[in-house]
Amino acid sequence: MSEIILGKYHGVGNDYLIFDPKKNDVVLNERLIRQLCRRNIGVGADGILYGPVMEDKKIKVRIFNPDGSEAEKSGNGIRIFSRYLKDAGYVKERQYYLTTKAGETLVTFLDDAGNCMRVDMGYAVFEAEQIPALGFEGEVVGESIFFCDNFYNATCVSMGNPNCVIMLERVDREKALHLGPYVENAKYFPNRINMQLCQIVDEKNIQVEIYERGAGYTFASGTGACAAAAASHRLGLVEDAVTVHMHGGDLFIEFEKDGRIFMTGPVVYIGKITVAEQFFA
Ligand SMILES: N[C@@H](CCC[C@H](N)C(=O)O)C(=O)O
Repeated sequence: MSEIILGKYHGVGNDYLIFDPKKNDVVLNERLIRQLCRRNIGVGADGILYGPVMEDKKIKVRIFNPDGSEAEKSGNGIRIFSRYLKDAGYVKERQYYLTTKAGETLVTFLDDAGNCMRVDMGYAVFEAEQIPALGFEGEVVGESIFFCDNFYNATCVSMGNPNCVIMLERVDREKALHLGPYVENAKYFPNRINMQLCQIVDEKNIQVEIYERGAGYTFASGTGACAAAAASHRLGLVEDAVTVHMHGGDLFIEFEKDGRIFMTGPVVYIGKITVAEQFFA
């Protein structure tokens, strides 16, 4: 195996490695993903963005979790990969479409450097079948669901990927670490699920703690921020523009009249990493 060249970026503390197949002749498999994402004994990341992959003249990215599973969508991943495409000279336009497993997404760069982007995240879907969530009919909104030790007020949201938003009076990292593994792997969710603990601060602000499918506790999530804002909006608790505060920073979420969701947030370039050949020995 030869050395690997990676890019590393973060979006409000959600960090990703970029694996560009055009710059590497190594095959990215599940074992390698796990090795690279490991903190302390690997490079460390909340996931790997593999691309660009060109399909039918569309620019595609594949999103991998640190456990090697593949996700349909990632909000921070979309912004981060867009910044990479700009940095590497693949995209020069102010607006372009990026395809993930969940479909096409319109990305707008808000500055020349690609430090901040506004992303059309599509619509939140609450239908049990679309999450998928077993044992429920119709929409899963404000349901009392049993996890681990108690019943919780939960709303299930597909943002392209599955999310379960739990409304609490107060949220903190410890609660997310405690409840996360139970929710992620609960019997209701055959594809597992991402969890957001959500506290309403006021009609314009929510505080959210994240526990991601295949990744565990993360400092932030773009789809998670949209899901938490969408659940709060659907429950009538927030207005059409919401700042989602997370451990790693804030994302700004807007709802259009028809429910279409836009996410605005930053991306930071950390650097280029060369992984030594010996690392894989
Ligand atoms: N960090 C993400 C979500 C990444 C995928 C997620 N773990 C899943 O399996 O669906 C984001 O910013 O949206």
